[in-house]
Amino acid sequence: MLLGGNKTTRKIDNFAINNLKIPSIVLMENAAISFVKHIDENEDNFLIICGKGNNGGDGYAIARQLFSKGKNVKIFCISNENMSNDCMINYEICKNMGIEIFYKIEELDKLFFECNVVIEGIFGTGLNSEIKGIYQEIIQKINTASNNKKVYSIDIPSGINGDTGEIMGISVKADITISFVTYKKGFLNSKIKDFLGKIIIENIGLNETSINHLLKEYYLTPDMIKSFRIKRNEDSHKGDFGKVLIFAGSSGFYGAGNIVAKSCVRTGAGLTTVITDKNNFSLNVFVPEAMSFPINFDNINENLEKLENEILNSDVIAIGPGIGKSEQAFLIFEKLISIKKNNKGNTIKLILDADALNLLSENRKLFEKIRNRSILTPHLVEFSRLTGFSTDEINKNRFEITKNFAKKYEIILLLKGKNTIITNGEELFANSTGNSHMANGGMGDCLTGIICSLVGQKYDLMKSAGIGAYLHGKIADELVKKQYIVNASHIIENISECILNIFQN
Ligand SMILES: NC(=O)C1=CN([C@@H]2O[C@H](COP(=O)(O)OP(=O)(O)OC[C@H]3O[C@@H](n4cnc5c(N)ncnc54)[C@H](O)[C@@H]3O)[C@@H](O)[C@H]2O)[C@@H](O)CC1
Ligand SMILES: Nc1ncnc2c1ncn2[C@@H]1O[C@H](COP(=O)(O)OP(=O)(O)O)[C@@H](O)[C@H]1O
Ligand SMILES: [K+]
Repeated sequence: MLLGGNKTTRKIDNFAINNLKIPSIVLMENAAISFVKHIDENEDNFLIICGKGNNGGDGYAIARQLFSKGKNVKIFCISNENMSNDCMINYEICKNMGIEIFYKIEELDKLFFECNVVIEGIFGTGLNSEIKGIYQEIIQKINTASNNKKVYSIDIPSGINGDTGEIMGISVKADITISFVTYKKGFLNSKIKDFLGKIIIENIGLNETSINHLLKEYYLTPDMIKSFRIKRNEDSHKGDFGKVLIFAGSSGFYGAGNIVAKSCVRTGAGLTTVITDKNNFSLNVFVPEAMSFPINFDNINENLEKLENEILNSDVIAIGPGIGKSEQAFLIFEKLISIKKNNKGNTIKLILDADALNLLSENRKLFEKIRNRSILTPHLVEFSRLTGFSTDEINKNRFEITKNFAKKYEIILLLKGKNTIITNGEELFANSTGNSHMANGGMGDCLTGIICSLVGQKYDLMKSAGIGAYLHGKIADELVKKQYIVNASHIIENISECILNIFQN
């Protein structure tokens, strides 16, 4: 699903009107028809509150649509001065059709009392400053009345900034928000969850393929993930699903390596090998399907030549969880990223997480070696170390900072957290799955394992990161329906079933 904001709405509008030659009034009509589809047939007694822009225009068009179905409809017009053209056209038709229109704020309380459903079209993507005066008063009244009425917002609850989700002084608290064409970036702001209610994204008569060249940002949906699927060939063998080399875990943190390896195996990689201390036997018990490449941490040099062969045999290498920042860890990390092509002549892909990112932050010349073949999966603090921006700065400007970083270093950046962001600097995915019940140690290791496995199975880097983040969060979302806490082990045991559900449903 396309992800957009205030500017992109105007861009799409302009393209539809100027290039596709769809008159703007037709777009408004389509929006109104799509909106009305979501209103329960049994509802009657509507109060529609309209501003003077196109959001208000949508409101008048919706009023007409409901009126023509024989519903009891009243309109509150906030202002009929300086209306947008299409708003004026629909306002005039409503008047001509004999729909009752009220103008005085003193009448509002009575109007609320008489209606069952409030539909508000005060501001949409055109809101451009703090709400004051009569607008503030009306929104306050809607929120007071909303205790026993169903409130629908057109496009965006009036008062929410479509780009940032900021509340511009005050906002309508909607039960249902029916938004057009794009999932608004502002909806990702978790602080306004209670203002949005249920979110529905509707079409206004534009086929996604005719407008998707205009924007390259997406909110991940099950349909998108399904469309990424690469079908498994009946004749395929384990060599077709990737040789994955993992460097994760060290004394005290072997669990991290085990989690990465098990997630990788369960996601379907052909062959998984873990570089681990020669004295670590836990891998074989925890993940019998994985192989180990034993390292003598007391004398790294003794292993480096053999390691080179292992690297040359790999399709993808995941590095980082639980490796620490010791000199030995650094030497192995440096070796693993030093060879670009494997012995089949293919580029060896890299997934860098946790300590690999910390090592990278402190040794920036290594960025040169990872260009055009890597996914970096930092959480907020790791990303702050990588960029030098504070966590607050990143939170305020996630889209721009992640895109700029990915573009500058020519990598895929996956910034973990609520609505994980994945970008290559041009295209961007915002994840729609995941929850706070999965915020516990080992979760990121599990994500790394899933993603490197998908890369091994020949999914491209953006899609691997997108499917991985979606799947990881989706499993947690399903599990919280029947348990309170979700750990990495729970995710691991449900990976395969969830992939089946997503790809085949
Ligand atoms: N492509 C699309 O997505 C379509 C969008 N449509 C609708 O068009 C809306 C955008 O319409 P507009 O651009 O006319 O904008 P809005 O209707 O959101 O609001 C703009 C009006 O409000 C005023 N205003 C802005 N901030 C204010 C404030 N703080 N206090 C008082 N007045 C303020 C402006 O001066 C202007 O008159 C969308 O939200 C959507 O509802 C539909 O008509 C169909 C097509
Ligand atoms: N509140 C949340 N909502 C959605 N996803 C979350 C939330 N908290 C954590 N996660 C997900 O859990 C994972 C945690 O990763 P990370 O912080 O690296 O954990 P660890 O280092 O302990 O393995 C990430 O994929 C993150 O997106
Ligand atoms: K609105």
